[in-house]
Amino acid sequence: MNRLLDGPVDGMEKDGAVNHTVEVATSFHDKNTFRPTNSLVQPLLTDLYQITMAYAYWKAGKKDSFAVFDLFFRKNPFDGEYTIFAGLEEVLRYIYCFRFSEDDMGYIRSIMPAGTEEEFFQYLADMTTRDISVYAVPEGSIVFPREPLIRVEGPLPVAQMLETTLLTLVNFPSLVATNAARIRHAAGPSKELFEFGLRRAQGPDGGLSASKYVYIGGFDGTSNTLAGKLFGIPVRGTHAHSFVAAFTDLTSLKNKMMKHRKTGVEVDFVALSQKYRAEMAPLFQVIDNEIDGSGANNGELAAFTQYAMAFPNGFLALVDTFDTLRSGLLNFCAVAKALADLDYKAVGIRIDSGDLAYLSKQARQFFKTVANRFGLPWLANAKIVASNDLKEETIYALNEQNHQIDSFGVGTHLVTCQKQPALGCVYKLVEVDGHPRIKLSQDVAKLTMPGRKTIYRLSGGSGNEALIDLIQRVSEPPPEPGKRILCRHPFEESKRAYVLPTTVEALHVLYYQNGHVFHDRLPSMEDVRANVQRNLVNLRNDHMRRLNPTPYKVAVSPDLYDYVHDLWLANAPIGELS
Ligand SMILES: Nc1ncnc2c1ncn2[C@@H]1O[C@H](COP(=O)(O)OP(=O)(O)OP(=O)(O)O)[C@@H](O)[C@H]1O
Ligand SMILES: O=P(O)(O)OC[C@H]1O[C@H](OP(=O)(O)OP(=O)(O)O)[C@H](O)[C@@H]1O
Ligand SMILES: O=C(O)c1cccnc1
Ligand SMILES: [Mg+2]
Repeated sequence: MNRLLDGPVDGMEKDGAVNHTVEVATSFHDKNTFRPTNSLVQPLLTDLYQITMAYAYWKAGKKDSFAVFDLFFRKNPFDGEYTIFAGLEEVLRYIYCFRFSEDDMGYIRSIMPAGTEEEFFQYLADMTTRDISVYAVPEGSIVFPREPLIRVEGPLPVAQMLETTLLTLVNFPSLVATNAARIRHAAGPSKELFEFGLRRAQGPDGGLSASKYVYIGGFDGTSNTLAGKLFGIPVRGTHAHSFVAAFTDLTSLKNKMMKHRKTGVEVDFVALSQKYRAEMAPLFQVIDNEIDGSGANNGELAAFTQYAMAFPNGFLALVDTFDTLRSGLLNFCAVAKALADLDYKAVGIRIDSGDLAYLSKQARQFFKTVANRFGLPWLANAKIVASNDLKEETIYALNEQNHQIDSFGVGTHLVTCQKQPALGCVYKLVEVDGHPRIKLSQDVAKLTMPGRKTIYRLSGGSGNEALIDLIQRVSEPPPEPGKRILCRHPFEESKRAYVLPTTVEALHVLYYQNGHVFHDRLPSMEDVRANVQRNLVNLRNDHMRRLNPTPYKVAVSPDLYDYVHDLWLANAPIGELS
């Protein structure tokens, strides 16, 4: 069943989609179905070195060492100053189901060197995540560089083994959700945003993941029907240029008759549309001296009549196949008027080439003129959808030109994240058997922060303006609202500030322990989506602006500062000059 941009389709109420959402939401908490959406997400979807390290850890007697790993990124994407954290639920599904199959073990045996000890294979075959704990910030949180988004604790070889898969499950979802949130910010809250990217995505998983996570990031729907089925995301669509090109003239149409919605009286819908086109043609001259309507294409009119007859409640026409101003708009309005005679309201148009701001303004003016002359007041507000290589910057440019677009269809740039195709999340060891671990780097930004840490978001005002995020050691008492607290820059000694928070939000939540997923702590996808927009409202505008946004402050407690710097000094070799 096709879905048009206005939602309800003939014979199928919008409720269809709503019911579907409920179905997905209930199975969400069902443990038997709590497995990765993509069956490729399995223990072997990893880098070889995770398996070779597991052997070496095992041989080194470290299989029961207790390790802590942090998953974090170092720089916000898209020249921005915020990131949406996404992918957590799939991470938990993966961890929950983690187990090498017999078949996997056969393959691992075949790639490990001859002489690998037999007991290791038994150890790997028995490996589970039962002793792993997962703390994370909630999916849909706004997050910043160096914050531990996920903290994994447990036996060293097992926690290590999760690295690659966790990164692949977080990096693209967070990147594409952020991309979507940025486009939402550019378009504003009242515009409809649809994802049209499947055909250009990096393969099937790239496409499906993009559909899911751009919805979380603030899009309203997708053209990807599998995403609709699996996740309950509203599916929407118009039609392609090929549909218009498939019709050559009006005379060869097999079906021209259509019934009035209420009376059932049948009319020649094609002839009616032709009649109105002739009557409307001169109106165009009122708007543009050069255009008299004589350039309207008959194949296009034929296509529009046939689409309107198939979807009389959802007629939305792609008007740029031949010429938006000389043909498409006129043909659309003629069919819209013929539909109105039969008691149906046309939905609108899609423009997919040319100057989208100019054409949308011309279209709106023409709609208003026709609406006035033909007594169709709703036509003045017919929906104008724009597509064609749209990206964040284009939408800002269109805003400056006072466009008249209601809905944007965004594909390539959104799903491929063309401006920045990867988010650099990393997964680093920060503690083993109670000893803090640090990775040194010439580049201060690449230092890891050792030890078990947690994050607090300190807000001011009435608690609705995020001031600063504070990373502390888990062992420290949490900051308290109304109590002044010293926050330090993690690496620059002179940068410090006292903060008096009105609210303190602990960002880390325990999601998995002893083989148990805390399902009641996992929000539905709709809730995650709503949280993203709510969280963004609490972020100051200067952190979100397009050009040179102000970095949001991520600080460390004095205790963590000393801990990091002592360890740093203790581990940095002292050079000798001679
Ligand atoms: N008013 C506008 N301001 C800024 N950018 C725009 C405006 N209108 C369209 N664009 C963008 O400009 C680009 C135009 O693409 P392109 O040069 O391929 O032309 P086209 O209209 O697609 O032509 P064609 O008819 O060959 O498909 C697209 O990326 C589109 O999103
Ligand atoms: O431009 P995007 O943001 O990727 O949005 C999706 C594009 O996909 C369709 O084009 P189609 O595949 O028919 O080819 P086209 O690019 O030649 O229009 C549609 O008409 C959009 O232009
Ligand atoms: O439904 C549409 O208009 C659509 C779907 C995919 C790609 N481009 C457009
Ligand atoms: Mg196109």
